Amino acid sequence: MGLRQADDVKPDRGEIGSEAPDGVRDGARLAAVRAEQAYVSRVYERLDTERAGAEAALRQGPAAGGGGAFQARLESAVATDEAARRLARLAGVENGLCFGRIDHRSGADGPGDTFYIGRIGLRDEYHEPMLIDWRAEAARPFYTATPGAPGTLARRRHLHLRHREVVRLDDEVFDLEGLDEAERGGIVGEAALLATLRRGRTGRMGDVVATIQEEQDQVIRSALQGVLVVQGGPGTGKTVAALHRAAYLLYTHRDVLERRGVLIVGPNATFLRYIEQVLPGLGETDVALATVGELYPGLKATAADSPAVAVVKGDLRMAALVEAAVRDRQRVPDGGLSVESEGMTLRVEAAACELARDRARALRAPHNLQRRRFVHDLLDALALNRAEQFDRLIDEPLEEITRSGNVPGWLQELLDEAGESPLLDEADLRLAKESLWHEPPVREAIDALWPELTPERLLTGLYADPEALGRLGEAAGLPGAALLHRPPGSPWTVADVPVLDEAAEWLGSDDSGDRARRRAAAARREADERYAREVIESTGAVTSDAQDLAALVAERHRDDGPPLTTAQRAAADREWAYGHVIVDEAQELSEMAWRAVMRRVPTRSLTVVGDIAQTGSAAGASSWGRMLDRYVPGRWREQRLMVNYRTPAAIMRVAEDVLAAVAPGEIPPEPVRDDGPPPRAVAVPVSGLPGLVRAELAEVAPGPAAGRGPEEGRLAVISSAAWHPGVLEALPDAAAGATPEALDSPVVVLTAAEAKGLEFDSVVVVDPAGVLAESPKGGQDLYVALTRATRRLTVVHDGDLPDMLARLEPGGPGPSQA
Ligand SMILES: Nc1ncnc2c1ncn2[C@@H]1O[C@H](COP(=O)(O)OP(=O)(O)OP(=O)(O)O)[C@@H](O)[C@H]1O
Repeated sequence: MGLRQADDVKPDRGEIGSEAPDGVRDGARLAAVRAEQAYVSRVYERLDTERAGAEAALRQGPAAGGGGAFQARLESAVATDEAARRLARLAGVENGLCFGRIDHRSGADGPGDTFYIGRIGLRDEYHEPMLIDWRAEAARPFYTATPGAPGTLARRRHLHLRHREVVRLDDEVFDLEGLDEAERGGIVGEAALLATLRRGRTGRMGDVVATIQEEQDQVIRSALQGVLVVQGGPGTGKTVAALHRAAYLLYTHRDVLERRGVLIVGPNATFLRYIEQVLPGLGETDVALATVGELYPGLKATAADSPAVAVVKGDLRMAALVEAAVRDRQRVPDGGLSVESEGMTLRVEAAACELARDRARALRAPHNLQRRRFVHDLLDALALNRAEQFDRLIDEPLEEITRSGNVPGWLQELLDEAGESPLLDEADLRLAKESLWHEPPVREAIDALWPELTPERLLTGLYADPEALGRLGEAAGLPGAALLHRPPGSPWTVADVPVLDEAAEWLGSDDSGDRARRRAAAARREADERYAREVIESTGAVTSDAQDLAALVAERHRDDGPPLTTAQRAAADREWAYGHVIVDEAQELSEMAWRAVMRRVPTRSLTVVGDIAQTGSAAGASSWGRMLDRYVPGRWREQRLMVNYRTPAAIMRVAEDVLAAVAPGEIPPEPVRDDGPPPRAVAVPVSGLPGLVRAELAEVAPGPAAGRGPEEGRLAVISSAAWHPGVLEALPDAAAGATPEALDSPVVVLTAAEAKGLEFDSVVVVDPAGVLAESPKGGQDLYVALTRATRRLTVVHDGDLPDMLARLEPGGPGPSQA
């Protein structure tokens, strides 16, 4: 691939020839750095001015005032809101604010344009662009120009800053005649790219905005609409590209996406913590992040099921089981309904109960809404039965009087009247139903037939009832439903969340009270909006924005609590429809999890990021089509990433052997890095781990004395479940498991599943044979574990090394040569 080392400033063809004497070159380099420093300082000054402006606007807050100043208040409220957003954006972009510059070729009509590229766009006091947002069309050549296809670019320059100081420049001059074929096909910005890749890991993913590669650029700027699958091997930058895509989409479709929100679904809380700083660094702060275990509001499920149970819960037929379980709670009593009420036994025949159930089911509504109809019908029947029984009570004495022939005139009149009118008129019926509904035995009897259910109650009851699981599992055609049996009160697992979500769909909630309140609020809001529009239109100002402004003001009126961001509002609302959803490590999602995700994005605007070769979950995907065709048959597009930016070539060769053995046919990505010592295998018992880990850590986290940042250098011990307790005991100071804090520790002990998506300078894989044997899909977990390393890999084993790892160098417990 012909990678070059990071050079300091390379002379621009037009400035100085390559054969210029050193002194002249140094002088030119210094002058170039000084010139760039002057520009960068101005850009930072501008950033400070903008921050001060936004802060002042925010401190001032929306202007108060009477109704007459409505428009002013309206505009002021909008300005305050914008100031808050702008400030949040400006706060995140301090580091590396300006990282690039492009010079277009000069033409007949003068010199070509020069643009500086940065994390956000900035204009000077005369409104002239100073810094172009990396997502703007004008910035695109910075990412796409190659020596073979430079477009109109004469030069691309990377600016490396430390705080606000320019410390180095990397230039690429696009001189077609002077470049050979091999270099033409190479990746862009190689010097800057390699410098970035060699940095020690800090436990947090950083953005790569200065070194985005062309294949990644295509992912980032792909259209918002439809489903884009980004398939790529380990370390190909899928995650990082997906995050830049989120920032790009928010920039290009801000109107839609700021209102509807963007959701990023990741595999676990550690992973979300790992990536959480990337978007703020790109100027985007309002994106919702969630694991599958958090998709159901109010729950943060982290517990895992055994693979066998996870497979059943993830099976699409689980939806049929939930439906059957809901219907099973809509019952008709054998022999009809009998309820004690005020000394009377009220009866509704089985046929009438059945009719009530069928009428309720005929409504196209979820269970809890259908229940309203069922309750009404049964109360009708009970009220009628009570009236009939009362009627019969007085029938006998009346018949006797009639038979005697001495019916008084007033009684005859009453009897005639009653004969023509129904037993209960509308008002009687309403009163009778109301009084019945307040009798506990009546309510209990109806609740037993058609209870109001929450998803939690439904599933707790179902899982605790082996008979129902067997019967309903069979009806749903779901083998293994019996495995779901567990006692009430067990913790909710991640695989339960899509099932709860499914149940919520079937159950719905009887939110008639809420809906009435919402209707009233909507009416108030509409009136507000109408008024706002009239005011703005009558004054002739900002007519085009009138509706937006009015909507914003109305939104403010809506609730009294603190104003929530879109991401916060969306996360709290199970029925929220996002504008775009990004699913990372998407190969791990079960069929049921896909249903839950798809519900959140009815427009099917999704980015699906993953690697089928890394599927670890037994319920995960074996192909994208199998998961996606159900929702967008044949309509998803796939982009493949083929270059591995993480794992050095020597480590990758070992991983490739594993891949060939466990998933023949899957093509591994091509590594860009060729540094680091050869990976090795060490035969030591667990007691040897502390010494090995200490030595490895000294290699990757030598601290400031060795020119590394104090926070740089991370090591992970990835172990089989069988060895896990022993490893934890041997390394008491290490962080353990997939907790968000785990990444702050220099050493963390993880399982292969927990390590998914993460990376570390040094990786120690413990008990590879165990990892292989435990891997539910047949070995992919070992491939995942080996490919987490950015520099060093050590495999620790206690018995024979699996054949597929034969390429590892045998070594002692100390560090290998660096
Ligand atoms: N264009 C780039 N410039 C600099 N670094 C990059 C670039 N692309 C990827 N990287 C780095 O490569 C590493 C791997 O990226 P990332 O985690 O996004 O890969 P992935 O495809 O999601 O991997 P996996 O499937 O193994 O989780 C990260 O450190 C990332 O910052």
